[in-house]
Amino acid sequence: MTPPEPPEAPEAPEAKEAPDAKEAPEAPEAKEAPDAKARADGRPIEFRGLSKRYRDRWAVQDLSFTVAPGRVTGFLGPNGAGKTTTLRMLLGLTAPTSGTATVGGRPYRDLAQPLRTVGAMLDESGTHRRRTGRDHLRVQCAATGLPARRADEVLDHVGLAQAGRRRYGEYSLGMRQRLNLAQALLGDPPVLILDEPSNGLDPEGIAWMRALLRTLAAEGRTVLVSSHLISEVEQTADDLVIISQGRLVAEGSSREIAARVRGEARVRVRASRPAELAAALTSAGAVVTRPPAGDGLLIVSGLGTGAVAAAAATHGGELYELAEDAPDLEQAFLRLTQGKAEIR
Ligand SMILES: Nc1ncnc2c1ncn2[C@@H]1O[C@H](COP(=O)(O)OP(=O)(O)OP(=O)(O)O)[C@@H](O)[C@H]1O
Repeated sequence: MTPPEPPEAPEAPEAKEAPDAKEAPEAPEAKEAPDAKARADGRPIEFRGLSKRYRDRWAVQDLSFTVAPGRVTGFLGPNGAGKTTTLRMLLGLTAPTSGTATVGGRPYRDLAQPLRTVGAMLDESGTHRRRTGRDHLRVQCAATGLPARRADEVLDHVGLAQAGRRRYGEYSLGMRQRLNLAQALLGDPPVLILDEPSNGLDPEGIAWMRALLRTLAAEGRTVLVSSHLISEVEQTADDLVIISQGRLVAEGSSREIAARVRGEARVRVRASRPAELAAALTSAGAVVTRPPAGDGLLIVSGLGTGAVAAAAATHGGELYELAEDAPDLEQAFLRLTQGKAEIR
């Protein structure tokens, strides 16, 4: 569902080149504060048949999904799956080979106020090492027509109120991530796109980031956050979209997808009549493998322990072993993405 297009505030000038800030730049004072109403304006992000080919290989292939406002959506895939390429196409930084990526129905380049509509945190801030974090943000404010005080507000928001006065070159990776996030929040945008935002954060920072993402979504914003670890976004995200080798593998609610991934768990069962049990399990829809030196051991996928126990009680004779061969969530996620089966 596409919400009605909100009335656009008067266009703020967006300088192509940010002015250089040797001193703390004096941004033109508040042409207008970020629009508080923007909070309710989270707009859907839509990818339709999006593809990107680099020379001899497809980085992204025929990707279609929608990211809903008011929710955190986890965009997941192993390294090299095509997440960054997809986000770069959404932000107009890379041209698609075919297909579209839109925010509120418009390509990024057609947004009236892109920097106030979409806040992006990609791993390429282009920050000068000798410039303080605060000055970096003040330059962005000047370039975007935002009041200079907005830099201090977002620094405070991301826990860099003090560190903002230190040079960027002295920042830890976690501090850089926080500054990137501050930059994304600068225009109080209704849409946030964050590429691996937890990289470099310590456990406390990760917990803080998760809480912040939840708050941003609760305010009605559209929050798309990429990760290569399902455990990192499972708790935070309402929805998950999983890609592998540039293609969609799964999408749905976080709970449903995590259960599906966990459902990759297999059951180990050993009984005195393995052949009969294997036949019964297979006819019940399970996939059964029998390791050569397994002493009657069957590895069953597609059925839970309860169903396997019931089959064993009827067909297996004496039961010697029954256990869930529970993979860790990341292993199951990797198995799913390696399989590349489309399980929408
Ligand atoms: N500019 C480029 N030229 C050629 N190939 C590229 C380019 N950018 C990305 N690729 C290739 O496209 C594929 C997808 O890369 P991408 O960076 O989008 O994946 P990713 O899911 O973001 O991975 P990671 O988590 O490692 O950043 C990879 O095979 C990568 O090598």
